[in-house]
Amino acid sequence: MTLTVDIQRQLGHFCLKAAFDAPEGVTVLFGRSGSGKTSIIRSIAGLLNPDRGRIHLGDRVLFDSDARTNVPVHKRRLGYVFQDSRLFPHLSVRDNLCYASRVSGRGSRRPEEVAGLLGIEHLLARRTHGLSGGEAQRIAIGRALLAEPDMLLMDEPLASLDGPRKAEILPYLETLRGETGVSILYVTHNMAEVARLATHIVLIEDGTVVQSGPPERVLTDPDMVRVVGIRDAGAVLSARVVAQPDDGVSELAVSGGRLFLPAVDAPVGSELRVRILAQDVILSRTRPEGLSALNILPVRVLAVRRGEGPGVIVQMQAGDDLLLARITRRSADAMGVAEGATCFAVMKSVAVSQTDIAVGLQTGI
Ligand SMILES: Nc1ncnc2c1ncn2[C@@H]1O[C@H](COP(=O)(O)OP(=O)(O)OP(=O)(O)O)[C@@H](O)[C@H]1O
Repeated sequence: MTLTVDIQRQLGHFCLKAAFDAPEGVTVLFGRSGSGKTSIIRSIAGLLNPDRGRIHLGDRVLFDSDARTNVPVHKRRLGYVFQDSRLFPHLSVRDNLCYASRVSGRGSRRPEEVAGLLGIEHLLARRTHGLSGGEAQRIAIGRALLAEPDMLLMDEPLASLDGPRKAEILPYLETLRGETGVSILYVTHNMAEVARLATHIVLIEDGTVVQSGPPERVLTDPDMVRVVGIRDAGAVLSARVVAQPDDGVSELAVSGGRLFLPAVDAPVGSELRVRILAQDVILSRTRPEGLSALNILPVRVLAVRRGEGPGVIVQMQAGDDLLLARITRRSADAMGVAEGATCFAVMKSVAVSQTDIAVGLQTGI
């Protein structure tokens, strides 16, 4: 079910003027702090009224200023997961889970089924006191899911969790995407989450949409590096595990060749998505030899973007995939790295951490 948004709202000096589609899958709204993500998601939820515009979910109109339609929050059939879990301390985990479906009168799923999906079956009889942040957040997600919403709105659901708790919960979100089929609109300014979860990205800057589309394309657009941030700029590649030898270095097939990454926790044949940061890629005009780096992909330069500083962003084609490299302007000039040049992209295996690898995605390889 596609969500279509075209809204305007003045908030003090801030002007929100956003239009985008969120197709089936996980659409991530990404933008810097203060870019307007929460205001957009609150408008969709019905918690903030746009001055004008339209919001449609499938063939249902949720808001239309011309037609004076404004469906109340509880009738929008949306699930909402906030930064904090907002569980009821006087209820058991099971009663917390069932709360939203009981109030909405919707939902035919059993709590055990959803609890199984989120790895919280063993907590059902417990009170919420003493739960870890990650457990509490999984319960909040389960509660929203049990009401069988047409779409889940998740506003930085991992922002209040520390690194290990984030790492614990991300695989469950991946399962959710794959197994429930529920569409998700996910707000974050964490690029690792975007790279792992997004099937569609909407980039927001100063209250407007500056780019949207599949992550493979949007994240490798050199003009979007300013929105994504130079440290987070990078590519997302579809890959398949082809060998798991004893030395702990997994071999992955990507469209442009082979990648060798440390101990990828997935069996041979698994479809993965791998994030490769622009700052971890170096370029060579000739195939390097006698180098410790294991990953060398032949590439063709598509674009070179110069910024204010000493660095340039190089966009490259590697097989069917796009890659980004961040190198100095001095190197680019000395090497003759320009549009059309053929090069080799070199990446250290250990530059890709486990949090940069998403499991269970359908890819075309
Ligand atoms: N009620 C309001 N009155 C005035 N300004 C507001 C109001 N609500 C939001 N704003 C302003 O609108 C801008 C966008 O805020 P919003 O919370 O939507 O951004 P965000 O991208 O979600 O930020 P963050 O990632 O920090 O949560 C901010 O500059 C904020 O100060």
